[in-house]
Amino acid sequence: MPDALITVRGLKVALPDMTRKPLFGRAPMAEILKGLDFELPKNSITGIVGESGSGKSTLGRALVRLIEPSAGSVTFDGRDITHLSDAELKPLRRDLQMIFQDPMSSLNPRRTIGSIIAAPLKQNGMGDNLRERVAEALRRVGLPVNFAMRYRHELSGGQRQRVGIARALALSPKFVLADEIVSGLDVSTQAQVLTLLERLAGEMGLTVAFISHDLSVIRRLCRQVIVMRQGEIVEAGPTDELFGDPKQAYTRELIAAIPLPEIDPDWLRAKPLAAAN
Ligand SMILES: Nc1ncnc2c1ncn2[C@@H]1O[C@H](COP(=O)(O)OP(=O)(O)OP(=O)(O)O)[C@@H](O)[C@H]1O
Repeated sequence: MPDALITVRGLKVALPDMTRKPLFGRAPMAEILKGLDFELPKNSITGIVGESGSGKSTLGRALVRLIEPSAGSVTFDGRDITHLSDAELKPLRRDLQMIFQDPMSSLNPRRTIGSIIAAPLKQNGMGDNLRERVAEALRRVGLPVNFAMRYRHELSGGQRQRVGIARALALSPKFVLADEIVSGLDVSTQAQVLTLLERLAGEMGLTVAFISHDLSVIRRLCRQVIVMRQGEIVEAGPTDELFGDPKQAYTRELIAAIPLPEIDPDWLRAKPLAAAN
């Protein structure tokens, strides 16, 4: 097994079930994740796939410790982070970054793109040479440096998602959670954003958890795949094996039901960069 950046053992997450909250008193807890075991190997992209409500986003949030697991453990780079306090997590935040699904809602409309990218740098003690660091972050994602002066509404959807990537990668993290980052973008823009993520992940040696409902994208982009259903892992393994010889009926059904690709077919046919090297 390749060296793991993140190791998950017996991971459970329980959240208050608001649909069953009594008029008075607390809502009962609902178990969303029911004991997951897996590893995320260093310097690789792992796809997390499953039907809506299967727990993908909850898992992602537990990996970056935005929610605290109710049982089991999450080990990041050799350190057990399962129950660290906010203060203990603070120095690790830089290494655990996220790219959000909808940059429209995650980019503050009243701040310039430059100040949005600068904010986490300042919070993480990287406030020196700020102008140069922001320029470098923009260049890295293929945006002109003068975009630092612009505002969210002046950018296209693809440009906004590039800013989301620039912001997450400005801190040179070790781990990036990418949760449905291209849904909502048009077909050719999706391919451009994924090509960029793939290239930067390779260049920067990132470990990425890539959540998507689109199996054709996962197959093309990810080295290994985790298939989830109802808060459990149905099947996990190297992408080639999982698609070539799925062991579980549910995985076979998912693969058989892959709809026509929602993405640029040229991108799907292109060789993954990792394999091309
Ligand atoms: N804060 C919460 N409190 C209670 N239940 C929640 C909470 N967040 C999510 N859930 C429930 O947990 C289950 C898993 O949700 P989650 O968003 O992780 O799934 P998902 O696979 O990411 O779905 P989608 O693909 O639709 O985003 C769902 O049944 C959802 O209703």
